[in-house]
Amino acid sequence: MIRFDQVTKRYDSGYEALHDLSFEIEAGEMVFVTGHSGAGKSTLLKLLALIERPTRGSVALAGQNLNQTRRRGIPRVRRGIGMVFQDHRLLMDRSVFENVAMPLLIAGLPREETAKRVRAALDKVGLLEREKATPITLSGGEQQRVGIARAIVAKPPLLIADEPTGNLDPKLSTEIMELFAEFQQVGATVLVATHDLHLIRRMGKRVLVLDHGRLIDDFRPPVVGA
Ligand SMILES: Nc1ncnc2c1ncn2[C@@H]1O[C@H](COP(=O)(O)OP(=O)(O)OP(=O)(O)O)[C@@H](O)[C@H]1O
Repeated sequence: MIRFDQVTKRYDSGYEALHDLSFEIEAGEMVFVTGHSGAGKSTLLKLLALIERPTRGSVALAGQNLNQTRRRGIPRVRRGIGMVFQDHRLLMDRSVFENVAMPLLIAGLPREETAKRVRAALDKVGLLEREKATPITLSGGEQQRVGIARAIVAKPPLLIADEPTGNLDPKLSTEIMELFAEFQQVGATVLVATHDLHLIRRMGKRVLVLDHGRLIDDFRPPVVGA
């Protein structure tokens, strides 16, 4: 599903955020990416979403070498990816419902089906009651959950999330991770960048550890308390 082959990313500033990174993720896996602040986690996710391009090496997604994707091909690649970012990038002048509906509107889904799916996604993140609210009136954690609902609503084959539980308390963080795991159980590939080692330990999924842009570990912890 995902293949990084000797990927190096050097920003225009000259800073090398990723160095000679190689790994593979099978379709249907759920994987955490962790490491210190500045280790390169966000950069890794941005390469998959074609927000950034590698300086050397190649990134492949679903058998397609993304290095060969031209500008006009980018929306098609992104339609296959649900993205949750740290700054959830919600439209502040639209309702929660409209924000979550956006990917389905773009896909041209009929209105009734859209409403059904949006409510199912909001229900999953515990925000069904807030569908008419504007994001500005919600707490940081609630806004985060609207972003998550929007990422999963179109059921993309790949979900990538950058610190999706950053603003959430431990209970809610666990619930969100369980939601991601459910998403994996129905066949999606899930890649989550996080600092939260407790959460990683609890989930018992594969972990990639970055240190100054290098992959220093790739392991699966035993599940605790299972
Ligand atoms: N657009 C950019 N231009 C120059 N340097 C950048 C850019 N984006 C990121 N960097 C640098 O690349 C390094 C890796 O950043 P990245 O955001 O990938 O790390 P991260 O592991 O996600 O960190 P955090 O956990 O703090 O979000 C950092 O030192 C950062 O300052």
